[in-house]
Amino acid sequence: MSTAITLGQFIIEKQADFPYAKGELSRLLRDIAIAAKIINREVNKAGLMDILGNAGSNNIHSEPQQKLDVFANEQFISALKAGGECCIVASEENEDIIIIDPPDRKQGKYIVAIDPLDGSSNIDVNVPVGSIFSIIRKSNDVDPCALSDVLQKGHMQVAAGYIIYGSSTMLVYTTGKGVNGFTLDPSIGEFCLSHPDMHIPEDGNIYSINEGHYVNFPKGVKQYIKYCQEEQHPTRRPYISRYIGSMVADIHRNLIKGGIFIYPATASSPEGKLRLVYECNPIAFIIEQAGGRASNGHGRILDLEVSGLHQRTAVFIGSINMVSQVERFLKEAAGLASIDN
Ligand SMILES: O=P(O)(O)OC[C@H]1O[C@](O)(COP(=O)(O)O)[C@@H](O)[C@@H]1O
Ligand SMILES: [Mg+2]
Ligand SMILES: [Mg+2]
Repeated sequence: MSTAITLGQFIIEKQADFPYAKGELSRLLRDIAIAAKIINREVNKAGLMDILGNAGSNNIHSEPQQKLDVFANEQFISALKAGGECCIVASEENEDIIIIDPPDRKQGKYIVAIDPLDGSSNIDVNVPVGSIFSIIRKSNDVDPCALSDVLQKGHMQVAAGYIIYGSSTMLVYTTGKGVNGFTLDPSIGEFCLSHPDMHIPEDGNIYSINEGHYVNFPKGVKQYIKYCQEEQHPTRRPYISRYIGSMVADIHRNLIKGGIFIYPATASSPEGKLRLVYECNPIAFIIEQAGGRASNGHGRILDLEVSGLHQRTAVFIGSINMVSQVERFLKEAAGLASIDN
């Protein structure tokens, strides 16, 4: 029986860090954890349930929706509706925002953007998948909720996190005061503090990129991969290529061991593949809070203008020295600088 601090206890304890807090954000994080536990229950026995495979529908990205994508989306939306602290849900699985305006009580003041199930291509093959969430505050208390409330820059986030459904299930989150990880203890059904004050090493030797797209990569990215494969570096040798294909799982590994996760713009996806509002901004907030760097190759992800709910961006996220180095390769390739390794 675990005696660790539970997520609920930790959230209440940390509320003291926010003098004006009235508990709304704490309750919102609780609602997200409830949805995560229900999704975890289904993921854990997915093979036994009729929850594997295609849902027979496509999402806004013309990607086939997996049954678990739909199930996870429904769990988050209903938990956020029931909790009442959220006024808008923006989801990867819904083309438009969902406005929550309960008839019987005051509308919530937070916006939650979610990737309900991350790593969908790995669901049926029992490889770790995740969920990602980003929380921002409504831009003002006067105007009715609108899409513009969602399209705020990443540095406006008040909290962000992910859940990884792997050999154990963990919830990792930040409220802008460091990053903490909680492991779900099935015997008590609680997330318990297992990874306090997480920090990503400044340097690492793991690079995560889908090299299957190599021919379509920008020149600077190709040069960086070549560097990792060939160039002799006193401290980082050898580099290890690791790619799970679930962003949450690749990021989680690198957060603990050090490393860089790259999903660049390619000839086939000139904007990149991963979505800014509910994948890259929340992950960038976590990694920066853990001492890492999150870039689109030319600048900070969290400072990017947000013009669309499903906007995509190139991402270079991880150990600060590794991300700075690949940025130099990109600058060099664009003839803007010389590599002074
Ligand atoms: O198969 P690819 O092109 O490498 O893409 C894998 C990437 O796509 C994703 O699966 C996209 O996320 P979703 O599964 O939420 O759509 C990421 O988790 C992952 O990093
Ligand atoms: Mg995703
Ligand atoms: Mg998804």
